[in-house]
Amino acid sequence: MILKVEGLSKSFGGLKAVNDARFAVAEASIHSIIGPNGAGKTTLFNLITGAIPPDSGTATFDNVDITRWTPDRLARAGLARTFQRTSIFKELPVDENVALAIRAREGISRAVWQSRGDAQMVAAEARDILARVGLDSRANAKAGDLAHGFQRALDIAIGLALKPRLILMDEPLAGMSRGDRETVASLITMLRDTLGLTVVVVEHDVGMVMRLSDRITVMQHGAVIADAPPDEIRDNAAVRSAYLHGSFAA
Ligand SMILES: Nc1ncnc2c1ncn2[C@@H]1O[C@H](COP(=O)(O)OP(=O)(O)OP(=O)(O)O)[C@@H](O)[C@H]1O
Repeated sequence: MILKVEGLSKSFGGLKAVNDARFAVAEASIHSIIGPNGAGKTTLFNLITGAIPPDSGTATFDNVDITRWTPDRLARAGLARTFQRTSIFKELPVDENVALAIRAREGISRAVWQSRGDAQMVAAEARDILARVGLDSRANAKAGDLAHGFQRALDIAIGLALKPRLILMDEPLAGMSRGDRETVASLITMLRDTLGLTVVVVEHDVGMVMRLSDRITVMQHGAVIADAPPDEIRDNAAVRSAYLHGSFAA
């Protein structure tokens, strides 16, 4: 198990936003976290990625206790995160967005990366990464001009520049057209199948989650109410009841 969450809890005032959450994520799998609005999914992500400290419990990545690590330290250890709002620089070309992330990873200062050899190395790696996510033909386009689905692909490319082993994605399909959702879903599958990455996704599109995921953790009122492969989740009475007033349409 590449990621283990054991008893993570976080309260805001009297509200237990995450309450004794436990689950484990298998290496090279797509693992989704779903649940109705306010179930605690984003807070759980924030706890795992060091954005906020837990009250109690632990998270381990590759058997190393990463509880309370900073996001920077986690990224260097191979755990990356993409956000619901893209983190791209819209005024810059697509390839330059990826090049910036590579330079950040390498800690290459401006003086050094201006040397010709380094610039070529970074450009070559950026091209490789863009080819992986299907953006090679758009390398010179202004990032802000890309269609929504391709902007998300660029976000993923920026994540890949950190050479992660695990990527946590916060609602990667939010606000997208059907076509864009398919583009991003294929990309997520490619990350697992071609690159052997582990992908943990928080996502509201339950139909897509059912299709994509190897395993699904369901949260309600801060607690994990089910943790199983999609087929079992579909038939789970507690999950159906949690979604009774929501949009469980799978
Ligand atoms: N910083 C905060 N201060 C106070 N309450 C918070 C804070 N962050 C989250 N909460 C509360 O904790 C609960 C869980 O919120 P969280 O955003 O984690 O749920 P979620 O499952 O991600 O919801 P959604 O699907 O709507 O994004 C909610 O009741 C929310 O209002």
